[in-house]
Amino acid sequence: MSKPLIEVSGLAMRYPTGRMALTDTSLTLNAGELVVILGANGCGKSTLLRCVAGILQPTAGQVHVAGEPMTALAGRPLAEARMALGMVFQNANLVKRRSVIANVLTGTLGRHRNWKTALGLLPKAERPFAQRCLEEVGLGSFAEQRAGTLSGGQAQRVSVARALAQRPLALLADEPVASLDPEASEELMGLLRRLAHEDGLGVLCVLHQPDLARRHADRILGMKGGRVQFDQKPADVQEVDVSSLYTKPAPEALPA
Ligand SMILES: Nc1ncnc2c1ncn2[C@@H]1O[C@H](COP(=O)(O)OP(=O)(O)OP(=O)(O)O)[C@@H](O)[C@H]1O
Repeated sequence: MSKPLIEVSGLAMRYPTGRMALTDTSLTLNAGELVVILGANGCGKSTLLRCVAGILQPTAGQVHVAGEPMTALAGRPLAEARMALGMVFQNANLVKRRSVIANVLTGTLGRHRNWKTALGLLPKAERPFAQRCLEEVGLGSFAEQRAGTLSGGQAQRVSVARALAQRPLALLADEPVASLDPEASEELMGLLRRLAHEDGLGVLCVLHQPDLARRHADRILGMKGGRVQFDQKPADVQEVDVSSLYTKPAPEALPA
């Protein structure tokens, strides 16, 4: 079997406030796989994603992305390694007054550092590729439309197209359906699953909807109190495993 795309081992994260957000967390993500992270508010899901993305430097442990030791990199090499990871957030964060295609083109900027992009000019040569990214998310005919006119579901799909314009190996999605209705949520999760299964991307996605996780994930990772509680195929995850993630631990069991 080939090496995992993302390997996280023994990750710990203590914020300057003293809050221990992650304790000895390990996981793997393979190319072509959609893994969903479930867990209650404050259990460390976003911290984990931000450590994987190289946005936060963990207190201990390692993150490898396509063999690159992210946690050992800094400056330009870290910025370049981070291009392998496309981020999708709770909100699409599009520039509303610009066209949809201009928003997608901003995803290519990291690959074009020159005086033109420093002045805010978008790389025109990337337009056909940006159009393909839009088609990939089913919005090819929306290229010239102003981003502010899109529905929430469409805007979120454009944010996926923007992440794809980075040419990433993996997508990290932090509650990407939080502001979407059930139909748009289903559609977005279907899109992420297709990008994994058909295009070979690795997708690591935080959700608060166990039912969506069961329908779309290849594996579900349950987190509680900054630790991974289980890492299993949806069919092997019992209802009691899921509900245990949302019951409060006794105060003495919480890390300091
Ligand atoms: N910048 C920060 N400084 C200090 N503590 C933080 C910071 N960010 C998060 N925390 C704390 O770390 C713990 C984990 O937070 P995190 O945001 O990773 O949880 P989460 O599982 O993503 O929560 P949610 O589901 O509410 O988004 C929480 O106790 C939180 O208060």
